[in-house]
Amino acid sequence: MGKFTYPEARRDESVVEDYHGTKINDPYRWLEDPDAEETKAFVDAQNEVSKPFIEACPVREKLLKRITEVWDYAKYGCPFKRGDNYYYFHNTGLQNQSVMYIQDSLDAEPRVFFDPNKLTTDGTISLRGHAFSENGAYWAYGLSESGSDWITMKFKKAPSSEDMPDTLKKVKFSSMAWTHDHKGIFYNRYPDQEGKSDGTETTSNLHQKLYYHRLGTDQDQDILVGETPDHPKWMMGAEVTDCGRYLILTPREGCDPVNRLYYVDLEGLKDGINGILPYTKVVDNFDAEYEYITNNGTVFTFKTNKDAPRYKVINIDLAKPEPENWQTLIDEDKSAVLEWVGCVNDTKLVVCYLHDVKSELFIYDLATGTRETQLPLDVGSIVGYSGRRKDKEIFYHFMSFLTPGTIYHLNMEKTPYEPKLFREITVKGFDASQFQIEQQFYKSKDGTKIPMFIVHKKDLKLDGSHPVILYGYGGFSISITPSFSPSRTVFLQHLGGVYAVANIRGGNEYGETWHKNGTLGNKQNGFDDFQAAAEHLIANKYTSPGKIAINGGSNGGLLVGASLNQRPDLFAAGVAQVGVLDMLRFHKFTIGHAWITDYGSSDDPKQFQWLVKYSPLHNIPKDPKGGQYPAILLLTGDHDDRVVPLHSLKFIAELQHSLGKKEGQTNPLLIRVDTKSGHGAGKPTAKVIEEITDLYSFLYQTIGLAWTD
Ligand SMILES: O=C([C@@H]1CCCN1C(=O)CCCN1C(=O)NC(c2ccccc2)(c2ccccc2)C1=O)N1CCCC1
Repeated sequence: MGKFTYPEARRDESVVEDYHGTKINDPYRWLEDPDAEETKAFVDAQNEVSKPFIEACPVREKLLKRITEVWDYAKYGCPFKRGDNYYYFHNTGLQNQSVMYIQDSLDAEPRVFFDPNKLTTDGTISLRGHAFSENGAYWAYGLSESGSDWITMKFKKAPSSEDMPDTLKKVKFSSMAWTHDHKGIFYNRYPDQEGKSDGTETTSNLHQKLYYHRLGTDQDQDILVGETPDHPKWMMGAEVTDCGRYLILTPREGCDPVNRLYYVDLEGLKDGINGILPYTKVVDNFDAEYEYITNNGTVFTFKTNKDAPRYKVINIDLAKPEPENWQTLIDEDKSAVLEWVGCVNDTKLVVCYLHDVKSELFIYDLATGTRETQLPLDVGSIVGYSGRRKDKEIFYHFMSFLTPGTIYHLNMEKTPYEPKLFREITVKGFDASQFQIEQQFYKSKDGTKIPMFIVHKKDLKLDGSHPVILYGYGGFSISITPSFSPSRTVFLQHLGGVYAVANIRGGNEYGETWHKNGTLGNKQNGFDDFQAAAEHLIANKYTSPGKIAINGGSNGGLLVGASLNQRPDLFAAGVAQVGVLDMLRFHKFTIGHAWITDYGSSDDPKQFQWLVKYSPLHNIPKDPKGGQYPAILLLTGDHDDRVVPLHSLKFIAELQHSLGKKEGQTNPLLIRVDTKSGHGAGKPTAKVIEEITDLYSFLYQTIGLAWTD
């Protein structure tokens, strides 16, 4: 690998921050202004280094062609009934955005209801959130531009799909809850702010408010129905109950699975919805999470983690809401995590558990909480579901590492329950029988047993010769469950790769305890788990230090940055996508303050001590063990307003400054900043394929991959 000449980036040594007595330099603070000419020049200069390297990959065209081929398969979502019609999302294969179809019946001719591809030539406007009115006559939907979290809410008539003039701006992280008179919708909006709000700004998102929009009126006539001026970080979830009588309000102040629980009796509003709503508080603390499932009159059913880190189902009667009157309907299962619950056919509950990172699906009786039956499932995940209380059928979407997707249809009126195969999603030329999945358990540094999935070609010789991509996330109660990725099959089939997913602490794989043990002062546990996964793969002869790459996005990008810093001897390369990399300042930008629940904040002296010890930007090793820093590629986008690009810009600048000129540093230290691109949600297929092709092109040259047809 030739040495690289990295762009010179001004270091402003005058920027020094005093954190509770500890002085920390921040010489690339100027990169925090995305609009500064100097920042734009830095980005262009960096792309001019990374693009040629990535394009120098001798098989990049082959990769692009093959990834495009395997990507080109028909994808479907679960059908869902609204009004008298069925709707479903479908992508013929390479469409930039999935299209929403409508059918008069399940076997009637589908017709397009909404095609976001029609809105742009490059597919960079995506659908983000939608909700039909109770009678199915109106459809509210959110449009995101260039992957930003900001959405513009629009409305259509259904089933005609005729556009309506109503347009709601400054909407973000919003509920979409219709009143059952179909006259209007509750939604969340941020106050107007100085400067842009197109997703390239870094302004903090505070003082989110709850509004009610009446169809046919202008947004400036919307009714402010809920605000929390004393709690600028709070975000107010809103949901109208199945019966239409109550509005359930669930304030949250971050990303922890905890919320307060308020409600409004909409039938008790003598003047209707005309101002701040008079809500009743049922739970007024952030001790636990309460997710509405359904209600019979004042008896409400919730999924909760109150005294149940693996979650359970309880009933709260609003007529006697004191905790001593709460009833447990489905008790916590010590061997599995209760993931979600849906009420269907008026009296049944569909309950999805995660058992050692595999989905299990059961039918329960709402009245008694008894388990009636388990629906047969292969080893894998439930990635989609549709079915409301008033529906008499459900659809559920199964997926696994080697199963592109299977949608089942179950008529709830017929017992014994017999799920029918509704749709089998297939990938031409993909033969699952050539590969195998193993779930292995290995011990982390502190002895904790960690699950890991390993996928590879059958009959793999365990001789330490295989390239590995080790993927992880480890935060925010997000479980990484088996899923199908067409591009991964290219790595397995044509690059002789082994793909591993480590279910490290911080996720929800084993409930809230697992989450907590990977956050705040325990965050290092997740990094230890991840590094132990690599050591397990090496010890068991799947691979060797020179052939193992790590990959993660968002909180997983932090995982990659911290792991490369801590164990440069263990990894040959790392790709950190839209990573959180400046742990001392993350909470100052856009929605970063919401992550304090997992990370803590440098504003707090104790929490600062946690953060400064692993913050990627602040822990780049001067003399990396193993002789040099692994090859690293940072990926981000100019409209990422979830994790703003400044994290990646500052980290690559510091890396190149600290290590880029060292004799022994022959591994590349690169960043690729995409345009019209955000945190990931809604990214057009063309951009997804380009990004994955670049990722593999980078790895091809840095962990010595070889192409076999
Ligand atoms: O993107 C992220 C993290 C991970 C999950 C969502 N997230 C977010 O940053 C989501 C930001 C907005 N948001 C909250 O702050 N609370 C959520 C929420 C979302 C998921 C889980 C728990 C709460 C909310 C608010 C009101 C009503 C309902 C939900 C929400 O959407 N990160 C980027 C890097 C570090 C974390």
